[in-house]
Amino acid sequence: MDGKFITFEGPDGAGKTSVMNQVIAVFDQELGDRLLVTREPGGNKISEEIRSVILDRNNTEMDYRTEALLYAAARRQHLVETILPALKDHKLVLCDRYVDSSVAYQGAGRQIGMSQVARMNEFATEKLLPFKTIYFDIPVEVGLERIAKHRDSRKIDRLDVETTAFHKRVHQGYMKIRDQNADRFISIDATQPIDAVVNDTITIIHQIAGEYFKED
Ligand SMILES: Nc1ncnc2c1ncn2[C@@H]1O[C@H](COP(=O)(O)OP(=O)(O)OP(=O)(O)O)[C@@H](O)[C@H]1O
Ligand SMILES: Cc1cn([C@H]2C[C@H](O)[C@@H](COP(=O)(O)O)O2)c(=O)[nH]c1=O
Repeated sequence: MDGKFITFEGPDGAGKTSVMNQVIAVFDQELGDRLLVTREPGGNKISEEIRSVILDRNNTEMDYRTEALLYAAARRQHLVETILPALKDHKLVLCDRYVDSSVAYQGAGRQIGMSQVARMNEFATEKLLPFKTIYFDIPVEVGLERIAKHRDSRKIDRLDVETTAFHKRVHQGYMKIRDQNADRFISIDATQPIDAVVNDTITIIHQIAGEYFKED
């Protein structure tokens, strides 16, 4: 695989999407079509349709394993249709969430079991992991406060309205994944003002994907 695959992970409200939007604005000029910015669940028509089903707040009856399978199905389609072709095309791929989210949210948050969810996702991803994962480190309460504060301008989904206990289990799950993947994870202090988080993110991407920013 010739491109470089980098993921953004963290609890709800950590600021990943806001930071990514600002990072795109900077990198778009430098990289043009050598950059793909995408997200999970989503990133193409089928996966975005699956996203709507998963995140629809009216789908209160959804079983936890169904939820885990839907995330994995969206991921499979996203990988095959969107991520792999971009990597084949030597692109830098920045993806908002990937398999670590399933292991943290469904494995730990929903208490299905982290290893079970990881194994199920190996089927979906054929064990493809990111080159590096930028982890937006923030206490659960701060992330949830941000979401509550911006309730009017931000769509609240089925996962956002979960209990604090659920979000704390997700956070503990992430801490485990980070410890077990210390060579892949790079943490950013996401409690800083947004400009500082954006700067840290840009610095890290320059360090880990420096070849994309060299003059030809
Ligand atoms: N560094 C920051 N300081 C204060 N507020 C922030 C910061 N970063 C983002 N926010 C605000 O917090 C809210 C959540 O941010 P954002 O949607 O980017 O987080 P996220 O990590 O993508 O969350 P989710 O995964 O739940 O979608 C937004 O309303 C955003 O304006
Ligand atoms: C990929 C993935 C995501 N989730 C959760 C995490 C968030 O609460 C939502 C996605 O919304 P975002 O605003 O785009 O972050 O879904 C999950 O539970 N499992 C997953 O695999």
